[in-house]
Amino acid sequence: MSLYKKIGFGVTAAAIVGAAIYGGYKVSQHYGYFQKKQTIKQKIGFIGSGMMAEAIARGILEKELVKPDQVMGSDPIPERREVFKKYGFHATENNEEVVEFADIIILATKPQVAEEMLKHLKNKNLAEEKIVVTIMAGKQIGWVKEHLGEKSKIVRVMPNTPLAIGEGAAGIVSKGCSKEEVDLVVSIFKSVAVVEVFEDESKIDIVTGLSGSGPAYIFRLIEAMVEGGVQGGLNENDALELAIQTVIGAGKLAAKRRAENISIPKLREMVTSPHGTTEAGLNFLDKNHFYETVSGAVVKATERSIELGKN
Ligand SMILES: NC(=O)C1=CN([C@@H]2O[C@H](COP(=O)(O)OP(=O)(O)OC[C@H]3O[C@@H](n4cnc5c(N)ncnc54)[C@H](O)[C@@H]3O)[C@@H](O)[C@H]2O)C=CC1
Ligand SMILES: O=C(O)[C@@H]1CCC=N1
Repeated sequence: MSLYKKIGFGVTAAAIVGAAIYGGYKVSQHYGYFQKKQTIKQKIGFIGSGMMAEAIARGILEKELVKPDQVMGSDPIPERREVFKKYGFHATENNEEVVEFADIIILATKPQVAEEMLKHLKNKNLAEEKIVVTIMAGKQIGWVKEHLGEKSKIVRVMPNTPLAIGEGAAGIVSKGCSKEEVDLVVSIFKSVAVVEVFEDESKIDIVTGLSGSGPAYIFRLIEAMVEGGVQGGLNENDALELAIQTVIGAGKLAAKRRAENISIPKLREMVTSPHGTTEAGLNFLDKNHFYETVSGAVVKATERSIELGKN
């Protein structure tokens, strides 16, 4: 190939890529072809602008699914409204303003204040075409419908905070929505999370105990690994850096190898040399019931979700 052709081809390819990116297309990192960047036209409103609302709003903003002015959050706490404003979102004290503004209303207060919050929403501009997404732990769709009316369209989602960086995990069930409406909500969460859709609502309590609360178990694990490293003589910063990367690396390896049908126990075995260091560590974990402790934590959190639904 002549030098001219090489340069010419390079320039043309660069121009196409540039134009595609400018036009809203991006090169898929995974597959190397052009993908249309997903956007939605609907407005999203959060009732309660706390940690999880921020994680969702930030996640979908960073994925460019929405523009900042498509999002509004309400909260009685001025600092929380300031946080929302910092991203360019609308922020208000008034829940009714969110209901009026949004096509999709995300109920993101604590379950303990849900009754009070819903009492005030009842019959307040909640037009039938609006979709209500509840992320409140434990609170069932039927219970939300008792407050908002039988005709209300409710989707129950259990997300987790890594949604904020597009690495979330979420479970979804719905009642009273068309397929298009459910697909819309699923696509919003799929832009920032792995999503499992269920028929049986009781599965959401288990999702809550596993992936909803799960990031906190992993953070506790990191804390404990750092403590072990510091006890051995590492400085805290180095121990933290190594512990975090170990969790990231192990998680990514598990995901990649799963796609190749290599099981998690097999990956564990691949680290564990006979009579080596890992075996010594794992024996200590087993002797101290690590496996039962972690699976038990998922069960306890699931039970708490069920309990929150009863109050
Ligand atoms: N934090 C998490 O990792 C996850 C939380 N969830 C669910 O998300 C919901 C929110 O949890 P967080 O964000 O952690 O709590 P949070 O306490 O950070 O946020 C709740 C916000 O609601 C506001 N609020 C209280 N009463 C209100 C009212 N009447 N109207 C409007 N706003 C009101 C509070 O001021 C607070 O800022 C909970 O129901 C929780 O079960 C679900 C999955 C994960
Ligand atoms: O701790 C909680 O109740 C919420 C639900 C899942 C994660 N955080």
